[in-house]
Amino acid sequence: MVKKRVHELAKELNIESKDMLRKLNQMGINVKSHMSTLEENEIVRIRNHYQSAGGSSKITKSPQPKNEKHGSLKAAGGRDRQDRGPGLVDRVPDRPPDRVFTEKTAGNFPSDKGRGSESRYKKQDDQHKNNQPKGNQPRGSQPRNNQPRSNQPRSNQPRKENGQQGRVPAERQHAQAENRGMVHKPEQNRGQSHAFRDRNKPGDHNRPAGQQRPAKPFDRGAKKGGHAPHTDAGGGLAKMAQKSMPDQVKALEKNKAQERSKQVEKHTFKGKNTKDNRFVKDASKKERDFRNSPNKKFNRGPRKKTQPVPTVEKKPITIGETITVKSLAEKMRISAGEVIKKLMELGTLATINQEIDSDTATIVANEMGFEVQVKIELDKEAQLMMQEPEDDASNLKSRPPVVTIMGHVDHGKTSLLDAIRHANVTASEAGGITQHIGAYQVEHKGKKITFVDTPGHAAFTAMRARGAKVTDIAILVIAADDGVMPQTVEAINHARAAEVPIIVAVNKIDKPDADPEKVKRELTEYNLIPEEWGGDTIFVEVSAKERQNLTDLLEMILLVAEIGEYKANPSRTARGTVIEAELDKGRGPVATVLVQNGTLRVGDFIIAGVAYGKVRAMMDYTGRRVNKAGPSMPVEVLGFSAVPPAGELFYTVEDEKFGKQIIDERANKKREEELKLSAPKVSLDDLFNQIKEGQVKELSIIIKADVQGSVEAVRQALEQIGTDEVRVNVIHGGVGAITESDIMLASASNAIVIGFNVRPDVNARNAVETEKVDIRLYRIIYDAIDDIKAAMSGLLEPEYKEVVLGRAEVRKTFKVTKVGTIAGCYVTEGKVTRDAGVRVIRDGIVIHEGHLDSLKRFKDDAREVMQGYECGITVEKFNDIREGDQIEVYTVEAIKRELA
Ligand SMILES: Nc1nc2c(ncn2[C@@H]2O[C@H](COP(=O)(O)OP(=O)(O)OP(=O)(O)O)[C@@H](O)[C@H]2O)c(=O)[nH]1
Repeated sequence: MVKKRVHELAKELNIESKDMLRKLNQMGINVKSHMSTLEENEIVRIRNHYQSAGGSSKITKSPQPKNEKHGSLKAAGGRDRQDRGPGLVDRVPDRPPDRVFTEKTAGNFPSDKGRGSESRYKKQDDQHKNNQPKGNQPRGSQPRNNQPRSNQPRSNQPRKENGQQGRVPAERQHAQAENRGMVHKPEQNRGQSHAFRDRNKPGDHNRPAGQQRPAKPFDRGAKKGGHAPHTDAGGGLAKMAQKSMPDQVKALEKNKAQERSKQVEKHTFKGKNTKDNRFVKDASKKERDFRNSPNKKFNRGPRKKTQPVPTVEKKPITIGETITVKSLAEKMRISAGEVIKKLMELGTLATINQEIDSDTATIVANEMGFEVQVKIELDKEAQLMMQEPEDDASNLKSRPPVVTIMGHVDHGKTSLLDAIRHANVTASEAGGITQHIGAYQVEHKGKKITFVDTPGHAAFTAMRARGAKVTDIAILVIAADDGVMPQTVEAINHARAAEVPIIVAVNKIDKPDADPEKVKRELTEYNLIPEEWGGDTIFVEVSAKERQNLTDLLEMILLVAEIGEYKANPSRTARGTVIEAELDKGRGPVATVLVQNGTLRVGDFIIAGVAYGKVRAMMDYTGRRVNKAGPSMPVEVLGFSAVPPAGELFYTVEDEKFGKQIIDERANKKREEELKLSAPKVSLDDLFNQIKEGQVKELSIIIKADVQGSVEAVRQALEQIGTDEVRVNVIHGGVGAITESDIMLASASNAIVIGFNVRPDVNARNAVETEKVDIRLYRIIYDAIDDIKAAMSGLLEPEYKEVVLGRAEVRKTFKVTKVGTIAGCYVTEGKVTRDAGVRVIRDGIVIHEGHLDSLKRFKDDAREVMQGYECGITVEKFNDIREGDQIEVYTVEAIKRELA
């Protein structure tokens, strides 16, 4: 009998790998993951176990004792508390955005469930933190078993669902949701996670007790109480929603303040017939009775009778966050002149069409006897976010993983994609014509996998720059005859930045000079260590050309997906990301979209960026017309009004009018942004101002050079010049020309690119134009370091220093009507310049400080007069100038602070 890997044996026995792992651990067989090798005697033991238990299906079905369930939860992650080596589970990505958690009813769980899940994920988190390179030497465990794998066909019996699947520890869910800023918590905690809800919560510290719950729109989500969080397949949503929040919160505060003042007023001006007044009357009656009572102990004598203050009924008006003087006057039905007058009394000068803020308007209106209600209209985008349905955990269904293939040029990305697609097409859709739509699906063992087939690293950069995250798993293709190359490193950095698990496909193993072991050794430097060396990275050796081990690769993808538990809610309105789009002569704008949540249907009203439209028709990747597309399904959509940019998030909206309003609002915002966008992103020239505005204290840099030595030298030098105030973060370094991918990474990460003896290629140059990324090219490393130092000095507050430019002596004065006193001077030192500041010094005492008014040489105006020359000077707002006075000319300069 031969040795086997856990997943092979699991396959043979027709049980889930994770169940097998659990059982092995229970049996004391020490295995780390599904890739671990089992010895012959162990195989016999486990076979006997399953046979004696009456067949695999029974085993997987059999009820488990409580602690076993607990164990299986751990095993689902591939690790037990005691036996926790590096394993696949540690690569499992952060829970995909569209996954949510809702506590299952207590009856379904053993009592220690919570603790079990907590410990499992806590461990994972710890392991993530500790997942540092363990040295370049492969860790010595068993060498890889090169014996052929078992080809035993897998039983066709359907796999038993693991009862634990779908259970997700709350702590992890919450932590991840919080990280993405899309927190929705189980009912009892819900309010605490959301700025709006926080404020709306009864008993909230921010609202006085008894105050009304303001601003309905914010309650939307909360009303659907008990629902699980809505999914966040595109991280941008959360950001958008968060962006719009502070204003709304301010508005609420404003309303609350008004409510408060209203309450105060109600008590101050007590109306005749109001309840409050009755209460006051009663109170004063009681007070009188008390004073007149025989018990005079506390009676301090007759008091002045308080006269009830007449009620001033204020007429209500409603305004927005700002209002023009004219509109305010119209609302109060008085002339604009009166409003302007009132504003002037309050010290504000405003014209009839000028906008004033709601605070000023409130004061004016109150003065004029009006009660102001400020109503802040939620912008349409915020309303759209509010309308996003929340997904109940019970509606979440598994969805296919979305995979992107990355790697160095010519390492076989396209060949691998084609091989997978072709194999699949011929297998399942004989005769079907595949067409390129930027993404496609394959089916393996009844499970679908979506491949995003975008050139370069667009799936990670262009999309990430727009806040979209489409990829669940990255396949890193490396040619076995070539090894790790610059773009391989780039791909690793991209995948890591996007926080997705990496599966390494060592390609071209058919070649005679293929050396997969070398690839593995090289990758250890980048902390991608194969499982057989004690690491947690899946390596699959493939040949795209010979179509070797492609099914192994697909299986590994499914395995990672199984552990990643990617889910979405197919029974809701669709949203997702535009993968590609173009203008087709015959069909108009055609967009390939990836549905990330919900189901997209023909006839849906869809919006993406500033493009909108009714879905006229949809085609899948084979070109077949489809009426609907569920989660993770890529489809070509016809019906858009314009070509939406790749990476744009799309939504379906039920109300067409509302959809168009959003588009209008976006178009306006886009125009405004375009005006602002003439400035580059981070730029060395303007680094100080940019960082001051954005409160950023980190300078991200991408280094490209002709040789690796330069990259390292610059990286080290730059990382040393950071200070407490400014940190330098080299996010990527590589050898070769500056590519489009570098620019996109810089754009997505707001970094600058510096190059040594390299130039940007054509695509990079074009990308620089559109992405507004700052590129700096140098021949000498020291120049770069000096430049960066200088720019970073700008990050530090400048100091101001006075610089004396020169001195002049007043030799004669002339009085000229309408001009004043002209001082005939002789420049004794330096120079006198026209725009400088001056001091008039008499007997060593400064008698005036101000500015030069005019500077003349004979009758002509002069910009500057040098030492040894005569000139005529008048000083602004100063005529008491006399013969013998000294005029000191100075300027104030900002001195940039240098880094130590
Ligand atoms: N022998 C062998 N050749 C392969 C294999 N896979 C790809 N190739 C060859 O390698 C070359 C590059 O393959 P591509 O698929 O174009 O590589 P790529 O990474 O997509 O290249 P770019 O799109 O230029 O980045 C082609 O000539 C392929 O035929 C393989 O498994 N074995």
